[in-house]
Amino acid sequence: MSASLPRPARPSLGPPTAALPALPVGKTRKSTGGLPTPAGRSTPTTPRTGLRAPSSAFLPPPTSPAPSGSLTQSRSISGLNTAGKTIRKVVSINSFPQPPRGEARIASLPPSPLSTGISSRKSKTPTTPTYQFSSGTPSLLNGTGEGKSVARLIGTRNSDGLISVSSPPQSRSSSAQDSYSTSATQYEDGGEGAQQNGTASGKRTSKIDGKGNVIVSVRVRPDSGANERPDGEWMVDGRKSLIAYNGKEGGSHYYDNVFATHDDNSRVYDHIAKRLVRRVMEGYHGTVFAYGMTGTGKTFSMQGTASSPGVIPLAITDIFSYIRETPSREFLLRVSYLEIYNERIHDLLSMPTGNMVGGNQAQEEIKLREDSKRGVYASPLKEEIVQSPTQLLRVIARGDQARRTASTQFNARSSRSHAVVQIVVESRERVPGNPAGDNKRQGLPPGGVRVSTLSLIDLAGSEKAAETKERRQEGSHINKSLLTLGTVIAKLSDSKEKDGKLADKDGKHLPYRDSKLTRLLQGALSGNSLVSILCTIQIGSAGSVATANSHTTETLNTLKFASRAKNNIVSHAKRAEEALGGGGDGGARVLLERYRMEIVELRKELETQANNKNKKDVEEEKERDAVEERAREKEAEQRHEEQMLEMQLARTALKERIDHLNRLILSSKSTGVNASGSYSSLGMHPRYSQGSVRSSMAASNAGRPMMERTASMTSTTSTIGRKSSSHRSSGGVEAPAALLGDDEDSMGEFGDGTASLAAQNRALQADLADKNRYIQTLEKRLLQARRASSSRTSVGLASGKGIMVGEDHSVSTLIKEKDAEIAELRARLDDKDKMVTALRSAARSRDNADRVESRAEHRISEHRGSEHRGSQILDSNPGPPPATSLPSTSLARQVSHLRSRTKSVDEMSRMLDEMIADRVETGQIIRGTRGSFRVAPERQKESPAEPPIQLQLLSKQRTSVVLEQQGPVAMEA
Ligand SMILES: Nc1ncnc2c1ncn2[C@@H]1O[C@H](COP(=O)(O)OP(=O)(O)OP(=O)(O)O)[C@@H](O)[C@H]1O
Repeated sequence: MSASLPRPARPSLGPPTAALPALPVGKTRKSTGGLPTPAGRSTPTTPRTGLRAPSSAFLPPPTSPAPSGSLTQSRSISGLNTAGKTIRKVVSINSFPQPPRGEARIASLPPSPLSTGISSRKSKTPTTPTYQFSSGTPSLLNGTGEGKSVARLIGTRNSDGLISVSSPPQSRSSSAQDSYSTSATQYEDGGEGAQQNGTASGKRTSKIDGKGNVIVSVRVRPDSGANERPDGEWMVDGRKSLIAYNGKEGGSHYYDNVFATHDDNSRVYDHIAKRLVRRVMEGYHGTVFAYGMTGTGKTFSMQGTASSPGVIPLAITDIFSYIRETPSREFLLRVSYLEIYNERIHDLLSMPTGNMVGGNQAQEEIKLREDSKRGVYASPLKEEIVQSPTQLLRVIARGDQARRTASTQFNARSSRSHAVVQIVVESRERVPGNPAGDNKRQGLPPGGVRVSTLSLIDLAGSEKAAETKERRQEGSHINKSLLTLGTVIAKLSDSKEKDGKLADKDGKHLPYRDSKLTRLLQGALSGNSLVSILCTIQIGSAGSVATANSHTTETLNTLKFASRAKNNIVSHAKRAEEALGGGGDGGARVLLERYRMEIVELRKELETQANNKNKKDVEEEKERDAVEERAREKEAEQRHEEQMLEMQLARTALKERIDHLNRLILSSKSTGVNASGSYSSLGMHPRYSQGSVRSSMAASNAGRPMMERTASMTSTTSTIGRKSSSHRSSGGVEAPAALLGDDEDSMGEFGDGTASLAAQNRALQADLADKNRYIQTLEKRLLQARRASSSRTSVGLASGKGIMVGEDHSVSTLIKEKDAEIAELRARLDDKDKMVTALRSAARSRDNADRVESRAEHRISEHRGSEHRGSQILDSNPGPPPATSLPSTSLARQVSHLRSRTKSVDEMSRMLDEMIADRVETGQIIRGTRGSFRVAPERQKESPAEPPIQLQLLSKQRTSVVLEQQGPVAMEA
């Protein structure tokens, strides 16, 4: 619907140049001296310095209520109806609390287009309109409807009978610093108007305090029906904030704001909520709610559309603008969103989105609780912390999705519940120099945290008719709660009237508990909060199936509700106390401080963790390095050991070779090498023949030096025996001297048989030691080979590429070979031991014999010439000694000694024979066909640990001994 009055274009900064059409002045108007001109009430003289720079003429004393006498300085509209009653509207200079910092606050005003819009609108107030009140019109809603004065704007009436006047711009812009409780609107109508509003003019002044904190506005929704024709009974004057009904039970209603059909959401927000939102940011509680019949634009006003955002999104924008513009404080915002549907509270932020009409959600029941500090609150209720307008809008949009709506006769998407958005604002002064609040105590300013709440409520619409049972049930709950709200508001006034004092508003006598809505609004209605009520109406019943009469009745009821609210609700809102988060329920709520402390704690923890991690990393790295180093060292050590072992092996092998060669040389010197190259280690003694020992070095398969030794005893004829026979062939009987000489030659440096035996002993022992060393070496090699084999096996297994069978096989073969070799060597060792033992005993026997023999020989040599040596030798053979001479007797004795020595050798031989025979008997050895012996196979199996006896060697030794024995015997013969 278009305004009939020419309105200045919004961007215009100056007053309109063209004068508005003159208004016809009514009789009553004349009788009262006329209405004050708009210039007198507002803008032409108002400086354009911004929102907080009102004309000083509008500033009442900060703490005292505006006296009636001073009202002429305020915006006032006085009229006198036909009954002589004066209707006087006094616009509060300070409809909402002002910021304490005066100009500083002005400077910090957000550069919101909303605020500048206010300024610009303020400056473009039209010039004086002419008002004319119809004579004889009853004051306001006196119910008579006839002869009542209805303000009309003559000459600006629309063709459809409605008068649409722009709301007076910046009607609440005037403010006084630090004055928070002046009246917004004051009526001086001691007659009907006063009665209808339940207000006595005489007591009006006593109610001025606190009323300025309550704003009641009415918004008229444009009709949608094309054929809707207003009947001309309604008049809406936005400039005067007046709605008048000229019909039955009609009257004039003044409010803080009246928005005509063409007023958009931005304008509505500016006038009903902008300042309130700022006060909330400063620490006051604030409540804005929309009340009205279904389909009249409550949701449209609160939420708006994408192109025309409503109160909620604009408030959110302003909240964040304020935060941006206030660097001296830090803020924390949390939001909750609930609905009261069929007298049950639902958390819209905890519900799945979608239209849940009639649905049963398994949600924990939310109850209303009361706390001395928090007042009445719903619990448990999800609160989301938001950090940006977008995030906050998203949260609310999510709640909207979950809100119950349904199609009704009046509204295709009617809200079937009361929806309450609550934004809790926590703020705290920043400490200069410590913006991060690193230290717990340092981060806390002395004042602590201030908590305030902004409640934005979109009530469900009242309705008379409902088609379905469900709608009827919803409707009955809605209507009941709205009725209770109306009753409470009405009784607010009653209560005050009855007790006569403002303080008596503790709720005891008021039916707050009759509905969840009133219980939730208890704090706001009882004066703890700044309140702004937007009542929406639709003039005309276009688009409605309700009859025009019933529609009008509903509209009038809404207007009555608005009037009651305006007159009865008194707010003494105070800035919320700053709470220290030390404890208590209030403290526990202060999330800002808790989060700050948590942040500090977490930061510390993070730092500690980071330090620990660094330390741990360093330690781990060190440990890793140490382990690697140890592994490297171990590896190097192993390598070194292996190298040393190899070197040792090589050295041992070389040494053995050298020793062996040395022995060979010595043996060659001492014993002489026989024709076949064999030598007798026992050849020093004429009666012993010795098996030759052949040592050789051979390289192993692996290319490592391996000692391969074979020992064989070859049956050789004693050199002595051969020499003896040669002697015999040459001279029949060899002289003992020749024999001795030969012996000496053959014995080399040993010189005598004793020395020879000792040398043999030493040689054997050296050989034994060599063999021991060799065995040890072999054992070491064996161990090493086994270790290498197992590691190679494990590596082969671990690599998963198959086991290196071939290599292992060769290793195992090698091990077996080595085992066999060791066993053989052990056996040889044993044999050597035995031989050494036998030789030792033989050596002892022979020593005795030699001593005697040498003495005998000496004597014989004295008695006989050198030419008879051979015969002496013959004589020295056993036989009957010559009885004629003394030396012959002595010689005979010596010969007997020689015989005994031979006997001892025989004994040794016999001992060996017995040993062999014994073993043959016990089955340990088997006699071969050629006189050789071998170990019984089963015996080997039974006692593998028992060293095998080199029977062949023993046998050959024995044969050799026997052969040597035969020599002297033959000579004897
Ligand atoms: N001032 C307005 N300008 C244009 N359209 C409006 C205005 N107010 C309301 N409407 C439209 O009227 C319809 C009903 O409005 P809305 O849903 O806001 O009513 P309501 O009072 O919230 O109803 P209910 O109580 O059933 O939820 C919507 O389509 C809305 O766009």
